Amino acid sequence: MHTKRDLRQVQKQKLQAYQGPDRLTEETALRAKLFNTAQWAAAKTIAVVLSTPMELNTQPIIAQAWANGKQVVVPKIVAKQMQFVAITPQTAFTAGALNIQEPEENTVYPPENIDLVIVPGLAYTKQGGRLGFGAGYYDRFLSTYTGQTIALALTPQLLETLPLEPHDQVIDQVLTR
Ligand SMILES: Nc1nc2c(c(=O)[nH]1)N(C=O)[C@@H](CNc1ccc(C(=O)N[C@@H](CCC(=O)O)C(=O)O)cc1)CN2
Ligand SMILES: Nc1ncnc2c1ncn2[C@@H]1O[C@H](COP(=O)(O)OP(=O)(O)OP(=O)(O)O)[C@@H](O)[C@H]1O
Repeated sequence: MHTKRDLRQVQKQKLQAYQGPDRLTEETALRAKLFNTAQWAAAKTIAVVLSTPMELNTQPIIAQAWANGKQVVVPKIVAKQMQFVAITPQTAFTAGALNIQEPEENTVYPPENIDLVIVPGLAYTKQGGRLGFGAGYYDRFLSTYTGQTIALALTPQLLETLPLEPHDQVIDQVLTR
């Protein structure tokens, strides 16, 4: 009955334990795959999280986006809703829930102007199944989002199957090693 909750715990532990040179090599390879996708090349605005230590490091993705002249937007939780806010190298941040950095700025970036969402998660299947952190923020956001979605799956995040519910949103492309 608690399948999803139990799986989240297992996945968190696996991700936290996955450390060292293999992980760093894999992260670099996954980011390189992202930069080689047609969706990345075409995107003028990308949405990406400010990663926590257990997650794939997204700072190099943000740096590459800026170097390519792309707009970067990141999530901010306001009144239990996730919105995206544009960031620049000058943006000021403060820690929000789970110690995730959030821009102080509140101006909502229009979702219809986001070309590509890089979707965070604890586990994925190659078919685009996804298990998130359990708050439903991305499933709710993606239920009305019409642009492209991509996830970067580290080896411990890739599963053969996942318990999926009707509200779970399928990711267009899951990049794997
Ligand atoms: N780096 C990063 N940023 C992200 C996400 C993410 O997965 N990774 N998110 C992806 O969604 C959103 C934030 N997700 C959140 C998910 C849970 C809680 C939270 O407060 N959880 C509580 C209890 C939740 C509950 O079970 O009711 C906790 O863990 O203590 C906060 C933010 C937006 N930013
Ligand atoms: N489109 C939606 N509309 C209403 N509620 C939703 C929707 N999507 C998800 N939820 C609710 O959010 C909660 C968390 O969903 P779920 O267990 O799928 O989280 P998750 O896979 O970790 O998702 P996320 O990463 O998006 O937070 C559930 O209670 C679910 O009912």
